Amino acid sequence: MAKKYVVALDQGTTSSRAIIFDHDANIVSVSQREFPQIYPQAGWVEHDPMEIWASQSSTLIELLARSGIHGSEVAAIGITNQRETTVIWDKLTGKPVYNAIVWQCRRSSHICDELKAQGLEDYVRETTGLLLDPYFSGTKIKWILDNVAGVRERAEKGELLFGTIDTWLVWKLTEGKVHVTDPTNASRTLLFNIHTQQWDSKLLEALDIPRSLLPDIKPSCAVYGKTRIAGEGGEINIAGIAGDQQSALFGQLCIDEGMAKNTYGTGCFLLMNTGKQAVKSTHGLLTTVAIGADCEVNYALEGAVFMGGATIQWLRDELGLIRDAQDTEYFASKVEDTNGVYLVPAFVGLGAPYWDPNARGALVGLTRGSNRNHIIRAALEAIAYQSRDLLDAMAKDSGVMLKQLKVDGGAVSNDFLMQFQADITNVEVQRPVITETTAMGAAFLAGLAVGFWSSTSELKYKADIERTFMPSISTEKCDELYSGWNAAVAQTIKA
Ligand SMILES: Nc1ncnc2c1ncn2[C@@H]1O[C@H](COP(=O)(O)OP(=O)(O)O)[C@@H](O)[C@H]1O
Ligand SMILES: O=P(O)(O)OC[C@H](O)CO
Repeated sequence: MAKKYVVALDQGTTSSRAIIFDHDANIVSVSQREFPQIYPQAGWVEHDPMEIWASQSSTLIELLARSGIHGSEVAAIGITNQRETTVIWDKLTGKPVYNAIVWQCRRSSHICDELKAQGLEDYVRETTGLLLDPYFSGTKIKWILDNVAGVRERAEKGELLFGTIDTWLVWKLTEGKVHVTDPTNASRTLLFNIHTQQWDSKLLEALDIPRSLLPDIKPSCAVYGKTRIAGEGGEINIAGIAGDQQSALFGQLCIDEGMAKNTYGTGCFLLMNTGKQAVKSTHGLLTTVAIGADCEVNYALEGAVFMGGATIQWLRDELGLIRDAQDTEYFASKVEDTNGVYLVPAFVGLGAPYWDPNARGALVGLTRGSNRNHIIRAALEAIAYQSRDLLDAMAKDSGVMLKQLKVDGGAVSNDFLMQFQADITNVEVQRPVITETTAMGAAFLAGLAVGFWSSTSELKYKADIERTFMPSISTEKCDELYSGWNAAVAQTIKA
């Protein structure tokens, strides 16, 4: 049958989604399933890899069944995933030896301290582009090897395999035939030399991780294998893998140097394509692998804000100030400003550019006249201020003063937030027509790998802008507001 569609599997932190795109890159159908979060102790986060597989495979089957599309009409399946989350499984039985340790989990911070004590910080920075933080996979792997009975012995005998979620899904989809990852995911493991594009022997040794655990590294745009899962007797190509933030960068067609996107989900992830140059940050950003115009390896600077949309969830769930995230726009617009109130949502410490795990949240500038609307407005503004912090760090590291910022993620439907972002950063904020850019990136990679699309230039028109938010406040006003934010942040760091 004629190949009319491409499917993207978007395996996120809280849900698994499958989306069908047609040749015009229109969304034909979406299927989504949430799965349980496991919190065994304070600061620990796990997922059951089998729940991930069950939720992801069922969305794929449901998607095709519901839309009446036969597997033989699908040119390829692309995969995009929550990054860093770590799975180890038995290569014969396919059974995980432990739950997946999620990117948010802080349990391996003592291993990071040990590596720092060994003087490895600079080496890690230079080689991997990352920091010694439990966020990344390497210390999570070591934790499993050291703490789950019998696992190190089995790993040393070559019986086990490691993967980030892309690798785990491809392994399951190919019924245990293919053990692979791509450079964007590899660049989040702490084990990957981003300059040579190889696993790094010195870091494997420092973390005592057997090389036999590691997947092969193939380009982000390639055919990795085939799956029979939804083919009804036939097989579908698995082609195209990217970590979700790099996939969104590619989906927004930020494929040239100096182009940037910010994703406003639970956290905020700002990435700027720096072309062939791996720019080393001196302002707390990460250097990571991205995907360029010909799908070749590019680099990006990345900054992460831990509490983005999650700040709004906190207003709703802990303070009960709103019933729904979208109500924030209405309440924030009822007041002219926050009346000097700032909310610094350092609830789990501060990420880039501060990297202060001990900072804690603060609500400052309260007066008798402060009301609910001011606090709600301050929460939305905090998302934009944190993103401005990242943009400033990026300008200092890259020398590029952005004029335009492409945005995506759940919170970009908030017009107040988008306008304030434009005001406080003095950049044009461009919201695309299709905000499913993460899935679109994986679909593009898969379609390009099998010739469904010929080149990224064929896709350019798909990055249509729905609305541009223009900066509208004076420089003086902007500076005054931002210096208030800096003063508020300084208080949380001191505390
Ligand atoms: N209209 C809105 N205004 C502000 N925040 C919003 C709005 N809609 C959703 N959000 C926030 O966006 C987040 C959901 O976005 P999403 O991209 O689905 O996140 P993730 O992929 O990280 O789960 C939630 O944290 C929610 O609070
Ligand atoms: O699943 P998301 O969208 O919260 O993204 C998680 C990031 O990839 C973590 O690095």
